[in-house]
Amino acid sequence: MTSVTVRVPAKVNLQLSVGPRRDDGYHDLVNVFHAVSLFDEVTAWDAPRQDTAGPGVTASGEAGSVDGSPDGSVSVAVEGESAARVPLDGGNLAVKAAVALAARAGRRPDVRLRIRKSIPVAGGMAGGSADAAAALVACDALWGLGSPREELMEIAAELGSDVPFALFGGTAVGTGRGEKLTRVPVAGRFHWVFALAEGGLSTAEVYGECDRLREATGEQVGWPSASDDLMAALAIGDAKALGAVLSNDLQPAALLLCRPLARTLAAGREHGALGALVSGSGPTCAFLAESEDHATTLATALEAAGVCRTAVTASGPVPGAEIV
Ligand SMILES: C[C@](O)(CO)[C@H](O)COP(=O)(O)OP(=O)(O)OC[C@H]1O[C@@H](n2ccc(N)nc2=O)[C@H](O)[C@@H]1O
Ligand SMILES: Nc1ncnc2c1ncn2[C@@H]1O[C@H](COP(=O)(O)OP(=O)(O)OP(=O)(O)O)[C@@H](O)[C@H]1O
Repeated sequence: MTSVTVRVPAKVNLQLSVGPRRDDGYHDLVNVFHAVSLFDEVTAWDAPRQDTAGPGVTASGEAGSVDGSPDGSVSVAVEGESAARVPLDGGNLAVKAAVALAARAGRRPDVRLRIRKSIPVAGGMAGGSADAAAALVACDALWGLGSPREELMEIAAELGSDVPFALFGGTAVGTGRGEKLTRVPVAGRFHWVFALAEGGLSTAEVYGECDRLREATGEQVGWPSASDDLMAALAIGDAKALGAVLSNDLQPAALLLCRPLARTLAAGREHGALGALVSGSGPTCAFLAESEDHATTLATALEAAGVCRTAVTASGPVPGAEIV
């Protein structure tokens, strides 16, 4: 095999309940992930060592090369949505994934990666995590490793809390840091609009702001649990009931760090969204629509209201990272 392409979805969090801060700096969560049809695509090519010195596999010219380990190297090129804001060095999560998989397999991480982005960068939709998951699947196939799923999930969890879900897909409850996943049964399909913002928000900063707010208000933080009403709405495919119970504990912090988002959420509600919330750590706002047609109308209305950079429609649940 000389190249493998993997398509990987974005996520929205239907319930993000944040428990107390742990000693390791992370928070225990009840994180109901939902994969939606907004996809990045990662292609991995065979790259013998002498071929990896020169990057530049895209027309956009946005490419970089990095020594993945003392005895191998990875090059990466990125194109599409906000590609200029994606690192082209060892900080790229897809590069980290290739290096981690090669180390686990005891081989050189010689590979050329190309990432086609549609998922907003630093948007709270786990775009970097998605690229890491896609790179794991692509390199595993390219190198003929046939790693068991559990092993890819383990490497994924080391790369980031959201990475395992990008492999898993569908709808799932994540506990621990969000990496321990249990599938949730869902009937039918839900239609969404995502309002993309101008800039991004740092996930660590949003968690930090959440801690600060809780401290300032003296809020008692309990142990989170999955909402029965949410599970019931998903099981019967009831969009109206789902819209009423969407929740995100990080939302107040994201709204403080990015004040215009309050107007974006209000505009979505005014135009009949069944539910409106900040996606994960933001700043993307997610709106649940009544139907595919309603999603299209809502996206147009949000753009016309000037409350976002752009609005895209998508539906879920969809599968996790898969070879195309
Ligand atoms: C907000 C979410 O996207 C919701 O799915 C995730 O919880 C964030 O997942 P992620 O971006 O993969 O996060 P990681 O790369 O693991 O961690 C980035 C930073 O977010 C904070 N973090 C993340 C996950 C978690 N359960 N508790 C945390 O406090 C920590 O400050 C951490 O240093
Ligand atoms: N392949 C990648 N795509 C996007 N960003 C990447 C990638 N690799 C590393 N990054 C870095 O990670 C940061 C966060 O990017 P990402 O798009 O994953 O944020 P996010 O969607 O808010 O994450 P999450 O929802 O998991 O908290 C970016 O600002 C960028 O510097």
